[in-house]
Amino acid sequence: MSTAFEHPTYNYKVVRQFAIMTVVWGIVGMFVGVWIAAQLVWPELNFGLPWTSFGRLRPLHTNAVIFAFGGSALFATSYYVVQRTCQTRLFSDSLANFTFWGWQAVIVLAAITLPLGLTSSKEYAELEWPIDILIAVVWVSYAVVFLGTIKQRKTSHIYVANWFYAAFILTVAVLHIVNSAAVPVSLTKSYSAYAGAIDAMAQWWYGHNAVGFFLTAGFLGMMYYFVPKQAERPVYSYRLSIVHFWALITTYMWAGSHHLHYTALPDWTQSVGMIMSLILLAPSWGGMINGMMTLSGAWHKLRHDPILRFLVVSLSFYGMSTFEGPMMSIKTVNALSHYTDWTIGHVHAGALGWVAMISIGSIYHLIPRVFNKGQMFSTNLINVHFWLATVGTVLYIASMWVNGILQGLMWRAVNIDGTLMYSFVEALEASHPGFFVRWLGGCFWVVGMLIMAYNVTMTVKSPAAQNAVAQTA
Ligand code: HEM
Ligand code: HEM
Ligand SMILES: [Cu+2]
Repeated sequence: MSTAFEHPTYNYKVVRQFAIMTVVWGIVGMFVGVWIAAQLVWPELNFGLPWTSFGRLRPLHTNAVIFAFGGSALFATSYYVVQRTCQTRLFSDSLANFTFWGWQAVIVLAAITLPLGLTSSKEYAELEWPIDILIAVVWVSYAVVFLGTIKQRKTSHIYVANWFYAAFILTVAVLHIVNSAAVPVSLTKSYSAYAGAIDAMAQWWYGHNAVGFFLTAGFLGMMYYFVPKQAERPVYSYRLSIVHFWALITTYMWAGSHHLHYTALPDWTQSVGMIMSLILLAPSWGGMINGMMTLSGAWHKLRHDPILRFLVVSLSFYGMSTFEGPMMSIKTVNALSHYTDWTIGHVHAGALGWVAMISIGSIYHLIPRVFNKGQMFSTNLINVHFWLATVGTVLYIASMWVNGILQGLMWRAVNIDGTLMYSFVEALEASHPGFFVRWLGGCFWVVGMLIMAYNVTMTVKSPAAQNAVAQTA
């Protein structure tokens, strides 16, 4: 990019690349989400083809939004934050460049193999073993670049955002390598190294901590940098941030068995998962409050600043989903919610409300800075995007609450003689209006993302700012 801005000390190129791909993969992943949401309303949209069937597109959606969209946002912001808070350039430009192209290669391979039906069948770890090896190599390189940069920092302490990013990077390496252990039988087929209930436990130790570290710790890193920056206020309590960090990472690890209530897992392991989940409310809310209270004395800024709105509303959805999660982990509540759309609503309260919103706010903050522009092309369009995203999320989760409770109650309703009151299809028919509302909410989201793409394109094309270096220092 010839017009792109080179900061004299920092590597902004890789930040720009990942930031742009965040928008691109956001659109792709959410479009596939809207498509599968539409398939649940109008099943003909399967087109009768194996490659476009719900079962194959669903993992494409989850991989695209979590690893392509969320992953690119995490790479972009972590590389940006670590350089600025350590006041040093990335440890290695070529290794950073490798993480960009390597990660894009993983995403393209996922987009090819999943519709072909090649899958390990482990949720959120569907990719087959050759791609898993590539992921491991890219991820270890990421750890080297990130931790190497921290090691050569010019500041005396390590800013708390970097603690969260580092925990996310290290933990995901361990999770991925342990959970993906498999015996290959061909280039495209392998069997898990674990069997039976142990395999299930490994899978949900991984799946739950993917939520805790991929979808939470890294984004808390974003919170600790971008909320204070955008609000122009220091973090509410540095001490609380340290307590938050250690409490969160120690508790998260033990809660995974809440995904396996009433299964062949030993009963006591289910209870441990439930209790640890209830405890998890405290560090989650501690962190959320630390982010929110950073706005003390700056609340009025919300009136004019849609980027700050994105960041703050993401924190409220984070608080909401981390209240809901512990409730759903209570065995008797889970007996109702499990297998229903309630889980799907909970997922997207976290995924859309928290993960996507904080990423989008952070990307709007950093785009003008890494492209050397004064500000985003249009603040009004950011505001429009904010409202589309907020209304879209509310439509999504409200419809899934209604559907979830309705399904849970219909499935368990029995007649006096003990026979089931409703057939499965009757519960499915009753879910139809909710499916439609969820699809509508998804459309709001995709339109918002297209507006973001336009706004970002116009910003990148606009003339360079005059006081370039001064404003990025
Ligand atoms: C204190 C925090 C949280 C707790 C205790 C918690 C707890 C739970 C529980 C009990 C389930 C339902 C398990 C089932 O019945 O199958 C669940 C599902 C899920 N949660 Fe959370 N949750 C928390 C926060 C979050 C956040 C912030 C996100 C997203 C960013 C999230 C993403 C998910 C996902 C993706 C699933 C579905 C997993 C699957 O079955 O595929 N959770 N969570
Ligand atoms: C336009 C926005 C989106 C729409 C319309 C959408 C739609 C859907 C649909 C229809 C499903 C399948 C539900 C089912 O099987 O009943 C799903 C699953 C899922 N989506 Fe999304 N999604 C969107 C955005 C996102 C984002 C941004 C993320 C993550 C950052 C995400 C993460 C997930 C996950 C983890 C699951 C699997 C949940 C589970 O197994 O419990 N989605 N989504
Ligand atoms: Cu979990």
